[in-house]
Amino acid sequence: MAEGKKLEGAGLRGQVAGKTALSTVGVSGSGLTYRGYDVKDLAENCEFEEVAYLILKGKLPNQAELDAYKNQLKRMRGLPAALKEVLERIPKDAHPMDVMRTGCSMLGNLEQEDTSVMGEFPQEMECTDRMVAAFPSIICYWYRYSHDGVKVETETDDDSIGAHFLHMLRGEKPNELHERVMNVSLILYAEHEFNASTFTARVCASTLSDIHSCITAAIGSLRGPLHGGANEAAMDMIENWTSAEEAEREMMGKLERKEKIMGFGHAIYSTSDPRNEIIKAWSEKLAADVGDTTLYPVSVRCEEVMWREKKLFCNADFFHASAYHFMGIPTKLFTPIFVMSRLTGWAAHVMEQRADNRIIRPSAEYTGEDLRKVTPIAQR
Ligand SMILES: CC(=O)SCCNC(=O)CCNC(=O)[C@H](O)C(C)(C)COP(=O)(O)OP(=O)(O)OC[C@H]1O[C@@H](n2cnc3c(N)ncnc32)[C@H](O)[C@@H]1OP(=O)(O)O
Ligand SMILES: O=C([O-])CC(=O)C(=O)O
Repeated sequence: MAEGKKLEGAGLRGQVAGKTALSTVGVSGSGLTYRGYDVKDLAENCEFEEVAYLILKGKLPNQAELDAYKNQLKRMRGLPAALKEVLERIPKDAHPMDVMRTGCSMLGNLEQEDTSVMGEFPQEMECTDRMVAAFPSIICYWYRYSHDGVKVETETDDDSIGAHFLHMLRGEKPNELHERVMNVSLILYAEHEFNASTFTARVCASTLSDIHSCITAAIGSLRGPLHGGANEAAMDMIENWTSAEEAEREMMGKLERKEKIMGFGHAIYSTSDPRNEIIKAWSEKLAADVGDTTLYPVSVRCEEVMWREKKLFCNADFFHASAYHFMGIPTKLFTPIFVMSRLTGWAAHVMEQRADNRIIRPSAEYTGEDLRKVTPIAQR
C-alpha cells in the first residue's frame, strides 16, 4: 500500500498549489484514485474510453453513453490535409515528443478554440474530444511516413484508441491481448494530480489561454527524462543487458557512481507506485506470450537491486518499457503513448482551472545583487 511521504523542500514539494476533484495521489489507502475510483479497479474493469469519459465528463458512462462517445471519437480520427503536410515535413530523426508538440500546436491553428468572449470556453470539450481522437493519428501518420514512406490511413474503424494506434503503427489489427494491455496502459497513465506536466497545463490555463496552448505546453513538460521520458530512458538502459546477473553488476556500478536510474523513485509515493504492480503483471504475461527469457528477468532484477540497495521502487514507467517492447512498439514512441493518455487528465485540469480561476503567479526568494547603478558602457 502506498503511503504519503514527508513532503518538503525545493521543487514546491508539499505545497498545496490549488484544488482538484480529479484524483488523489498517495493520500488514500489505495494510493491512486480517479474521481474516487481506485486505479486498480478501473484497470481491471474498464476500457480506456470509459476512464477518459469519467475524467473528462465527471461520471462513468453507461453502455449507451460509452457507445456514443466511442463513435464520436472514431469520427474525429481523420487529420486535415494541412496538418498532414506539416507532419510529412518533420524529419525521421526528430524527437517524437516534438512531433506531438508541433502536431497539437498545428491542430490549434487549423481548428482554433473559440476564446472570443474572455473567460468563456464553449468549445473546450469538443476540442478535447478532437485531440483525444487525433493524437494517435498524428504520431502514427508522422512515424509511418518518415520511417516507411507510407501515408497511413488514420480513419480506421478500430473499436478502441489503443487498437487504432497499434493498427496504424503495424498495418494490421492487434490481437486481444495487445488491445487489452493498451487499454490498461492508457488507464494507468491518464491522470496524476499536480504532476509537472499537469501543473504546466494549469499555469497556462490560468492566463485564460486556449486549450491547444495548454496541452502543447504540457507535452513539452512531459518530454523530460525526469517525467514521462523515463519509460524510454528505462528501455535504453535495460536493453543493453543480456542477463539478470549482468543487470545486477551494471546497476551496482551505476549506484556507486551515483547515477540516476530511470523508472525508479517518485516525488510523492514513498514505498511503491500503485501502477507498477499492474503493468508489471501485464509485462510478465507479454513476456510469456513472446517467449522472452531475458528482458523481463533483467527488469525484475533491477527492481530487486534498487529496493535492496536504496529502498527505491519502480514507478509507472519502469515495467511499461518491457511491456511496450514486447508488443513491438518502437522505444521512441513510448512517451507519445503517455501523451495520448495523459491528455485526458491535462484537459480535465484545464477545465477545472478555468471554472474557478485566479492567475497562477507565485513569488520567488531573491538571491541576486543588491540595488546598483548602470556603469556607462565605455567603462565596463
Ligand atoms: C510518470 C512519471 O513521471 S514517474 C517519474 C519518472 N521519472 C523517473 O523515473 C526519473 C528517475 N527518478 C527521479 O529522478 C526522481 O525519483 C523523481 C524526479 C521522480 C522524484 O524526484 P525527488 O522527489 O526529488 O526524489 P526524492 O526526494 O525521493 O529523492 C530522494 C533521494 O533519492 C535519490 N533518487 C531518487 N530517485 C532516484 C533514482 N531514480 N535513481 C537514483 N537515485 C534516486 C535522489 O537523488 C535523492 O538523493 P539525495 O537525497 O542524495 O539527493
Ligand atoms: O506525479 C508525478 O510527479 C509524476 C507521475 O507519476 C505522473 O505524472 O504520472
